[in-house]
Amino acid sequence: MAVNRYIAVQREAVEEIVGNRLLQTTDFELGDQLGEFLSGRELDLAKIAPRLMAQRGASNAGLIITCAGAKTPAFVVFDLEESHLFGDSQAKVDAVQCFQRVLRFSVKYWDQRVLNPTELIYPAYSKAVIFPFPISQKTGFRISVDLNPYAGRLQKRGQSERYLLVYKSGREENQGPAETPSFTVFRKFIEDLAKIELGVHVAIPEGATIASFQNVSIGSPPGRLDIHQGYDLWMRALTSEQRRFVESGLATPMRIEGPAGTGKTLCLALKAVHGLRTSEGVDVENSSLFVTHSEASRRSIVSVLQSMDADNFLTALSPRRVLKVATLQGLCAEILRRELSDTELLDPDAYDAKQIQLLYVEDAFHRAKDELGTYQKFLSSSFLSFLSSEDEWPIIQMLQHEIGVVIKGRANEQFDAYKRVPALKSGLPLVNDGDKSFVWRVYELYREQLISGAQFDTDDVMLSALGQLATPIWRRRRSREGYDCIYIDETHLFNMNELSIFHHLTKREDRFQIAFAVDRSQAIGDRGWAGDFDWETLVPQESQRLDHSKMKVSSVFRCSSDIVNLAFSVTSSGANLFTNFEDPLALANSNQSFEEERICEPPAFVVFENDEALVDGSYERAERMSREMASSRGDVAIVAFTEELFRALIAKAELANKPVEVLKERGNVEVVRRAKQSGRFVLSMPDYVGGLEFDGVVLVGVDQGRVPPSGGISHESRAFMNFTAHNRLYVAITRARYRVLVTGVRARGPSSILNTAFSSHAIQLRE
Ligand SMILES: Nc1ncnc2c1ncn2[C@@H]1O[C@H](COP(=O)(O)OP(=O)(O)OP(=O)(O)O)[C@@H](O)[C@H]1O
Repeated sequence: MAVNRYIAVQREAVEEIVGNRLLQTTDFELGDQLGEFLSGRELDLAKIAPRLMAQRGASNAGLIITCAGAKTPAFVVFDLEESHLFGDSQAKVDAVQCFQRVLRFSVKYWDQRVLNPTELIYPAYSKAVIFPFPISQKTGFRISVDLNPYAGRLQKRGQSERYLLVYKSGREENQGPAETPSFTVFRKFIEDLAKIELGVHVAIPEGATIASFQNVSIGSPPGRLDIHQGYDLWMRALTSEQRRFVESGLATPMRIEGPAGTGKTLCLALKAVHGLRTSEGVDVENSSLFVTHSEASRRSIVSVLQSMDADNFLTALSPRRVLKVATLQGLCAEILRRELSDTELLDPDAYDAKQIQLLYVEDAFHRAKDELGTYQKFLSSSFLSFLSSEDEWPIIQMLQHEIGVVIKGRANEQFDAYKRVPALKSGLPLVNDGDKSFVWRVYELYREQLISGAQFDTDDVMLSALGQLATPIWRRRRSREGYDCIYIDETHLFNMNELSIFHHLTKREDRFQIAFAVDRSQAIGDRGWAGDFDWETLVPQESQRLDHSKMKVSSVFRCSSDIVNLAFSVTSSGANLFTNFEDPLALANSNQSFEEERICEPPAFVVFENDEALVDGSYERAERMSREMASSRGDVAIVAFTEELFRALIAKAELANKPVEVLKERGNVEVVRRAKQSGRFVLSMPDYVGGLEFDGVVLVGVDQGRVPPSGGISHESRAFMNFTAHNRLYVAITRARYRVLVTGVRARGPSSILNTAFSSHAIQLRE
């Protein structure tokens, strides 16, 4: 095996490589082979990218990669000896990343396009520095490029400014751009190039069609694909990690875990279809269940599955292989053999229901306070002082969280169990049983309101269904009516009551054929998970838990690398503050294509003089954003961070006839579809945009005193508000593909949650 001292890539070949989605990372098989090729393995390059050809230079010092039919004499030359790139010490995944980042930079430089903040040019020295890795990985690793190497000599031959020379890489700045690189290896390349004929045509090898697969993508630029694609197309587009998850058999529980936008929902849907198709192939029965958190996401998953050609399973064309998509509530209502109308149910995913719940909690709290005399002597002094000195609003929100997450979610609405559950770290400051008794009283009064209003919240339904599932009747029906495979999307949004239903629903009692997707940081507020989410509730049998397989996905398809960086700075600052806050983005990277990169802009924070200007300005910026990206208004979401701003934005829309669709229910794709069709912005709040994606988002009112709200005065309520604010900001930021614009009021200044983002330049102030 000859050792390469250089690798040179012709300009058209550069374009071919940056444009091919399957060569962007080693997550794809072809990208993996590219990594092997770079590290010196003898591979037929044409099998990786059919129009390319690698020729060994006459001096035997390196490889010259050219493109069929292309005569342009411009090259990027990697001096492998000086730069130490692609050597034994560099992992394949990093090698491909460095290679692609340098090539992307080169195209932009040649075309004089706008550069990223991670690409710096020093015109005085004719040098450039590229930081190939996301700041989330904090490596400080840089690659130095000479933009006009060996200039004196080449100028005489009329060849200057044709070549870019990659001469150095590392963490140290050393002499910076002033350094003069060695041209020893580069000269070899110049000699070799003189002996090569450019513009030769090559025959495209058989079976190479997959490399040009990007052309199949419909509507969207290569890189990310809209989730609505056929099954066969998706199976060719998956990364190796994703494919492994989709194709492996579901004998024991399987979890897919990763940050927002990594394709978890996609993989889960494909896995369901894959399982059914496999059963069809061998003619065995397969009744599968796909569970979503809300009715809105149920409808969206059905449409995704329809595009994956799963209609015959969805409509039970063959009763032997059926795919049912349901919400857990719908399923429980079926188990209870009872229809529940919308008015009876307090949907946790809907704005109006949340408001009603808050009102009920507020009223319950007032009434409980009237009885405080009875409780007072049992309360801890710290809780008593918290109740008497803290503002009412934070207390009510914390009570609502405590009732939902702890009393209902973890303690099955039983006081004894509630006493045993440890207090949330970022929750009400409960010290002793007396404190809990008071909260319990609030909960009882809250329940009374529900009963008198003839309303259920979802936990009532779950608990009754659980009662039914534990009976001998269900145990007998189970083998007939249960499911062979269960797929659960957004598992982090289910509470303990809900999670404990699933294991009753499998056909077999001894095998949990359950696949589920998790991103813990998208669950709003502290859920009291110690280390992991309620994994033991989902799969109570220890042997099954031990057997389960876990797949981590880290290539973010949805968001640009700048947006991944910004989201990272938010989760990492949360992880520093709260021990139980997960930082899912630590190793994530963006897999956005070169074409998409052109639409992106680094995230910015824009300030306005007052709230009125903020509302007007946010609309104006959203308008500008959609125009600049050439996206429909429906691809831009305006997300208000407080109720007041939400109402003010709605009022403005009504008054000034602004084109908006208001989204008040989590993940409702129909609203988004309507917005796209009628050219209106989607106006919403962070709690309702989860599960959706947009080209750009404008986050309104992310400033001091609002995110987190300054209402609380005590340490405890500040921690609670802060935790929730981190989750919300993370969810809202990761909805955007290309652009994130954050707005606030000048006198308040940006939210402190963005401090890390500002100091690491993940976001910039813009006028
Ligand atoms: N291998 C891939 N190639 C191209 N696009 C992909 C790939 N995997 C996922 N995508 C696209 O990335 C986007 C995000 O996918 P998806 O919604 O499944 O992510 P998610 O992890 O469930 O996100 P969230 O946690 O925010 O709900 C979708 O538009 C999807 O079509």
